[in-house]
Amino acid sequence: MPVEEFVAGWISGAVGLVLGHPFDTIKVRLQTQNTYRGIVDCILKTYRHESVLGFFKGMSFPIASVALVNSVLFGVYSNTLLALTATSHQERRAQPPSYTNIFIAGCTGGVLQAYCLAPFDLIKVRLQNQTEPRMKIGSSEPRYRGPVHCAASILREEGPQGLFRGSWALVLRDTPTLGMYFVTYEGLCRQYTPEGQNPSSTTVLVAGGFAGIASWITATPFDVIKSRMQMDGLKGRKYRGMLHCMASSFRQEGIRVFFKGMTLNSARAFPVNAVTFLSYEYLLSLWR
Ligand SMILES: C[N+](C)(C)CCCC[C@H](N)C(=O)O
Repeated sequence: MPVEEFVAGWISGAVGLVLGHPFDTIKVRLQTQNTYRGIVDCILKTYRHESVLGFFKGMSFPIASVALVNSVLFGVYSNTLLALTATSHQERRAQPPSYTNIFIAGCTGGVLQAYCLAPFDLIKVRLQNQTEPRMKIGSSEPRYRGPVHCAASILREEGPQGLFRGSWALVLRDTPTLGMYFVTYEGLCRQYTPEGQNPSSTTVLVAGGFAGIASWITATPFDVIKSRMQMDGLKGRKYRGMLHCMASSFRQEGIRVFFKGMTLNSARAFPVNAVTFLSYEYLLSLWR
């Protein structure tokens, strides 16, 4: 089984992650806390109250986990395509796989990565939602001291299944949308590349950026539900399950609730996925 795709997926994921984390923190706060008037208000409050560090809360853990998650996504995607079409990464420009096969391979990568991502993502969301400023004498102590303390507290207070809270919503968020992610990427690359040639760096950047936007726009409704389910359980349980969470969010806040964080998801998606695909393709071309 070719392993290069796993390694390339890991490194490219890490580069993208750091770049996108501040957007991600603001998004998570807007989705789950009702105290902000909008994006700018949330940025200003976070900065005033917690300084630049506030935007990078909960990042160390995703950095560690992106190794696993992005390499599962790209590795499984590429190896599923290999199984479906009997073409390796190197041969795919000359013999392009069909969009159906690309979609199936993307969905397969999506399901598996969602399961690996679930506990890491939960811890990230819980830490991002702690608004206490760090290292200020006299300010109240945040509930979780860091990722390890957060994981241990959840295990103790909510049991092992607590770490997988929201994972159904996460699987629903990621499966079809990651199929679409690779279809958009390949489609745009093919459109702008003469037959048989490799896409230029600019094409890869633009195709990766738009693949990210397309997949995040469609993923946002389940992203909101996922984040809310993950925060549930912190102070007792408000939702009986995913459907209850959807229904009660809708009843209280209207249809708009499902689009919370969409602007930020899209703004973050372009640079993150542009560099993810560029470094992925670059690394694979090095090892060819
Ligand atoms: C499927 N969905 C859009 C939810 C996620 C796409 C993940 C791609 C990349 N790791 C990123 O964080 O943007």
